[in-house]
This record gives sequence, C-alpha cells and structure tokens, in this order.
Amino acid sequence: MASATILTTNSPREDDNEYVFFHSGGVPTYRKVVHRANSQEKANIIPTIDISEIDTSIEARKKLAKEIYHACTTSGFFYLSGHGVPEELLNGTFDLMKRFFALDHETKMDAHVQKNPAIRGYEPMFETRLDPRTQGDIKEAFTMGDDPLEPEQEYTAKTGNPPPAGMHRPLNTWPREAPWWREGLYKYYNTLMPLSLKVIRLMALAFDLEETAFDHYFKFPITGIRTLHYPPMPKESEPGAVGLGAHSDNTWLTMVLQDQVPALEILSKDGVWIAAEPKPNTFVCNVGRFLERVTNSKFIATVHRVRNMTGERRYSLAFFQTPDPDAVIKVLDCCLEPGEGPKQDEDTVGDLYVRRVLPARPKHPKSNKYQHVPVNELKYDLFYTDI
Ligand SMILES: O=C(O)CCC(=O)C(=O)O
Ligand SMILES: [Fe+2]
Repeated sequence: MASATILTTNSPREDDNEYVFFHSGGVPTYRKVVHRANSQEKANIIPTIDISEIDTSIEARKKLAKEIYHACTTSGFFYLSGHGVPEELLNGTFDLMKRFFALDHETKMDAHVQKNPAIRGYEPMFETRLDPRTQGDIKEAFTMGDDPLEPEQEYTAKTGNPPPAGMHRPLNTWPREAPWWREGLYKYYNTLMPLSLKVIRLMALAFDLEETAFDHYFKFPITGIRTLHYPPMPKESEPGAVGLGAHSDNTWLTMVLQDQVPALEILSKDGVWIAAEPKPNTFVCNVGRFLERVTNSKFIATVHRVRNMTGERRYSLAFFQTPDPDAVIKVLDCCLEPGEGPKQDEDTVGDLYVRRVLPARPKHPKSNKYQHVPVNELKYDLFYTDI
C-alpha cells in the first residue's frame, strides 16, 4: 500500500474527502487518507499494556517500559489495563457525566467557556471546529484543569510555594447549581494525576534513563480533564461531519476513558483510519506533541478523531498531562542519532501550549482580543488576565 503523503499546506481542499485536515503544532496540515486497510494493518496496532506488576520491582517496570517504547514508536497509542483504578470510580464517573450533560442548557451555560479567561468550562455543541470544512464538532464538553487557587489541588503542599503572583482568581469555572459536579470530577482528577505520573516514569525508563528523569517537568503541570458527550450524528449530516475533528494532542500524555460505544479512530502511518475499539476497564493512552518533540519524533503524536455513527450517545473523558508551563522543551540527548539535529527549536511549554489553544477557539473572546498578535508572540500568562 502506498505510504501517506504529508502535505503542509494552508489551502483548504473544501470537498476533498481524500484528505484529512488536522492541527499539528501551529500548522494546519492536510494528509492523504487511504480507504482500505489490509487485515495486517488493523491487527494489534493498539497493544494492551497491563501494568498490574508496576509496583513489584524495577525489573517489572523495565519490562513494561519496553512495551511502552514499542507502542509509542509505532502507533503512538496503547490501552492501559491493570491500572488499579477501582471499577466503581470509573462507573461512577460515567454516571456523573450522564447526569451533568442531561442538565438543562442554562445550568450548564452558567459555566460557559466564553466567560472564562483561561478557556475552561462548558462547551455547547459546535463550539469548536477542528476541521474548517465542517459546521463544527458534534459534541458538548466540560473542561477543568490545573489551578493553583483551588484547595483540592494543594498547590502549596505540592510545590512549597505560594500561588504565582498575578493570579487573583481561580482558573476553573463551575456551574453554581451543580456542586456535585466539581466534587465528582475532583475525585477522578486526583486519582488520574498520580497514575499518569507513574506511566511517565515508564516512559523515562523506555529510553534507559533514570525512572525519575522526567519528574522535573511535572512539579505542578498543565493538566486537564475534558468530559465529552457525543450524541449520535444526524443521518443528514454533511459528508465529513465529525464529533471531534482530526487532531494530535497538545499534551505529553493523554489517557482516555471511553464507554462501550465505538467512535474513536486513529490515523495509521499508512494513512488508514483504524478504530480504537472500547475495551472495558482500560484507558486509551496516546503520545502528545510535547513528548513527540522531546523525543525528536521517535514517539509519535498520532492523529485521531471521533465519529459516533452508532445511533447511541457516547460519553468519554480525556485526562491530559502536559509539563509545567515554565518547562523548556528540548530534544533529549538519547533521542539524537549521530549527526542528527533537533527537528524543532527549544521553547517553553506554556507558550507553545497557548499558541495552539487560542487559534483552535476562534469563538472565544480571548482569541478575539489577541487575533492581531502574531501567534509566536502569544504568552502563557495571558490565561491569568481578564478577557
Ligand atoms: O473522546 C475521545 O475518545 C477522544 C477525545 C480526544 O481525542 C480529545 O479530547 O483530545
Ligand atoms: Fe485527542
């Protein structure tokens, strides 16, 4: 089968479904897709890594690290099982999401993302539009994340410092009529946070580094939870309609909890869309572009999208783990082959992060405010200032 051609062009191909459009870094990219996968390509592309032995010995962790290395250098995706998160918490979190998204529109809109200077909160249907050829993403979502001012996150205990000067109000926004939502999401967030850091230690081991080698990136990292509700896509949807348009993640590591409704697809290196089928009691994990960057693209931030063609509602929850905003992203020495140079320049995580978030949210007043600032001059601390 012919390999996929990567075209870095800004010219939209309006009607051409032979191309997938996605954001990767700051550049909108079109890539040719192939419609028929042979069975070999579909088989085992997303391995399952069972980490139930992770706490037993360094040898056990080194073995897991090899599996991580293989997954991250091939498909960029893996299922994580044996993770120890109680099934009751996973099921309870699905119940919580169903209850939240069933609330009336006004209650949810109390926390509308457009009121929040840090671009957190509730996103109604069509708020985002990852693929400019569509009418928007057919999903609703709620996002919360790292927040030095929310007591649940124990900023001072974790860092030994007071919250950053210049922060005067929390970054997160919560609907006033639903206090159970904040309580429930924090239970999940505070469970996934240490688990994600354990997986990241395996990633350090995967490069034969000390297992703590990446810890310095994650003192009080940029993290986020995005709860997602994808209604069935209407039959009359225009061709190319999506629940979430094709993208690679603006993270180091993403861990997705998905229900039993299949809809997530990943783009193989040969340009074939492959289903990431639901597997109970697992997280679908993937490499984000910050990890891709420090590994000089040895680990792959694979493009993926969501299309719910099932006729049922789908709920999922993405946990995003990204380094500290002031961490400097520089290619690891161990990832440079003799004579090879870094594919991208050194830069600060927070600034790179905001340069992707703002352009992806053209409806947000903050994007509007900064629309005349060249994207490479955007700075992370604009999240701390008023709209
Ligand atoms: O809903 C999913 O399964 C994936 C969500 C996702 O890719 C994202 O939020 O970045
Ligand atoms: Fe994603």
